[in-house]
Amino acid sequence: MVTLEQFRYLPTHAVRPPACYNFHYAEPGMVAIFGDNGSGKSTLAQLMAGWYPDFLPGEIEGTGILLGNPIGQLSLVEQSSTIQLVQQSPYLQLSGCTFSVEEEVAFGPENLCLTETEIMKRIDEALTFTECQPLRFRHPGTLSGGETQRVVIASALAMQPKILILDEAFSRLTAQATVMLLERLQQWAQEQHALVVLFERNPSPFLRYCQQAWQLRDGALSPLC
Ligand SMILES: Nc1ncnc2c1ncn2[C@@H]1O[C@H](COP(=O)(O)OP(=O)(O)OP(=O)(O)O)[C@@H](O)[C@H]1O
Repeated sequence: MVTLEQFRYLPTHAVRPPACYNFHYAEPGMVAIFGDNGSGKSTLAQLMAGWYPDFLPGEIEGTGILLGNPIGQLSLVEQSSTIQLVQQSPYLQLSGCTFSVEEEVAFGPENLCLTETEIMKRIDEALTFTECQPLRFRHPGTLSGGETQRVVIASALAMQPKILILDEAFSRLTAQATVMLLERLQQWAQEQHALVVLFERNPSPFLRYCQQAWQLRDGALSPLC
C-alpha cells in the first residue's frame, strides 16, 4: 500500500539535510512509526498522506508510491477518498462550516456524492465506532479537546479510507479511550483491508497493537520489530 525507496523530500528553504526514507508495507493492519520531537514524524505523515506538493512545497527524489500512485501525481482532493490523515491538533481539522457533529462527519462523504442513505450509514457507524453518538447534535465548537479528537477520527473513518494515518491523534484522549480505539482500529483495518499508520513519540501503549514498527531517528527509519 505504501512504498518509499531511497525517498527524499527536499523542502523549499530546508534548514537541514533531507531525510532518506525506506519503507514498505502492503498488508492490511496497523503499523507504527515512533520518533522524538522534531524527528520529522509529521512531515513523513504528510508525505504518506499525499500532501506533496499541494501543502509540502519543494522537491522529491527516489520512489514514493501510495496505493499504486506515485507521490505527487494525484491532488489532495483526488486522494481524500482513499487516504486520510488525522493530526495532533483536532481544532485545526474541523471544517469550521458545520453546526453539529453529525454535519461535521457528513462533510467528507457528502463531497463524494454518495446517496443520502449511504451517508447516514457512514455517519452512524463512525459515531458508534468512536463513542460519539451522544455528541451527535452538539456544535463542534463546544466540544472538549478529547471529544473533538474523537469527532475528527470519526470524520476520517466516514470516508472509508484504504490508508488511515494517525499523527499523535490520541494526544488528548484518556488511556482508556486510546486503548478502546486502538482495539477497534486494529479490527477495522482487517475488515476493511486498510492500513492504519500510527505516528507516535512513545511505543507504549501503541506497540502491542501493531504488526510492525519503525523508529525515525537522524532522518532514517529503522525497524523496531
Ligand atoms: N525530510 C525532511 N527534510 C528536511 N527537513 C525536514 C524533513 N522532515 C522534517 N523536516 C523539518 O524538521 C522539523 C521537524 O519536523 P516535524 O514537525 O515533521 O517533526 P515531528 O517529529 O512531527 O515533531 P513534533 O513531535 O515536535 O511535532 C521541521 O522544521 C521540518 O520542516
